[in-house]
Amino acid sequence: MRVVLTGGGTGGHIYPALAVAKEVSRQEPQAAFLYIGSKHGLEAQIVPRAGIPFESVEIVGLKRKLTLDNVKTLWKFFRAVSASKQMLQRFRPDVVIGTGGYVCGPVVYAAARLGIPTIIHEQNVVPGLTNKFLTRFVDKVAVSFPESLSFFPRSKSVLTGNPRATEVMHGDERAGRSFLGIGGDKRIVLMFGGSRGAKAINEAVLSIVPELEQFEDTHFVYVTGEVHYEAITAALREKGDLPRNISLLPFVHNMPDVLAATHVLVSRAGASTLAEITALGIPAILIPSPYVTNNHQEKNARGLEKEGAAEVILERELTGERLRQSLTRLLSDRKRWASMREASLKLGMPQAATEIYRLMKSL
Ligand SMILES: CC(=O)N[C@H]1[C@@H](OP(=O)(O)OP(=O)(O)OC[C@H]2O[C@@H](n3ccc(=O)[nH]c3=O)[C@H](O)[C@@H]2O)O[C@H](CO)[C@@H](O)[C@@H]1O
Repeated sequence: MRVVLTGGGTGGHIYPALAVAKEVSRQEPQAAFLYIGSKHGLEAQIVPRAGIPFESVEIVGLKRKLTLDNVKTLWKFFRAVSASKQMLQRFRPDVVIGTGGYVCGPVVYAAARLGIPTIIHEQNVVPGLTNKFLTRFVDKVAVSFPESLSFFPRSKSVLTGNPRATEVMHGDERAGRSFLGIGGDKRIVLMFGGSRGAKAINEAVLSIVPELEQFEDTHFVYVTGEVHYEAITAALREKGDLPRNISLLPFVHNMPDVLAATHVLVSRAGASTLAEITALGIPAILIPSPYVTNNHQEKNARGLEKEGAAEVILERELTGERLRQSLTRLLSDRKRWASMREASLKLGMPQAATEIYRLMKSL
């Protein structure tokens, strides 16, 4: 199978596309891939690292209101469509799959115009702008939640789940611990603010760093996000030595292994992250980003909370103290942890990537 993948901006759109590529390679070792993204998105770094050929198109996001800027955007859109057509005609894919983010727009649209089978994958309960626009042109829409089915035509939509759920099932706990340099007897709490890091979470964690030393049997992996790393390192330096049970990292590139070793997660509520932790049954403290379309992260997070798989702290209520209390409750009550784990596993869809592979084959 020859596959063009597209999707980008943030990790939540890129990693699902790469997870599809991994599954297709598992099923068909001879499969060939091309990823078309934007030079300015995280995909420009993440995709070449994954060993997949990467080409870029120039694109900017559509605004919700019509302005003069949008006329320029439209012009850029059609220029990107024509660049995409050339790439597609050169690569000759059997199928094109888009996983959201602005860059999908011209690539998937161009593929549909050329008569190439197309799929889009929606990670969130509420569809993003680009996927909404693309719906009428594509052959199939793969969704992650049953509630999303109502947003798309019934003849096109299929409930598959998020392919990252499948990918993390292949993570290796021992590899994760050895990468982090943490012995087998310590519980691991992983803390990160989505793929780009989150200032509010960083500030809350920063304010309780000295107190985290009290959790003697626990190691905290504090991932700041690339852009925040220097500032956090400097702020921590002022506080003195970092407690020995904390590791500080700008980004984790082998998340499946690290998640396999994780006991509790503290993070934003991006849809891919939630698909990963429910596949593995990791109890979580979620702080949804309030800066996303239709407040969709809170909707994602409340879904887990309702089933007892996570605790939600809204950003406006977040303080270091509140986070410390939640951590203490979760780390000291094994029964509560176990019941959250069970609830989380019930929500997981670890077959997602295989379902998407089947859908690709059917086209
Ligand atoms: C601010 C914003 O627009 N957020 C959106 C974005 O979030 P974001 O990109 O943060 O998305 P997710 O939480 O869904 O996914 C993050 C992905 O990055 C990975 N990861 C994260 C940190 C790290 O150090 N290493 C690493 O590999 C995670 O394991 C996960 O696979 O896309 C999601 C999926 O459409 C949406 O639900 C989010 O609302």
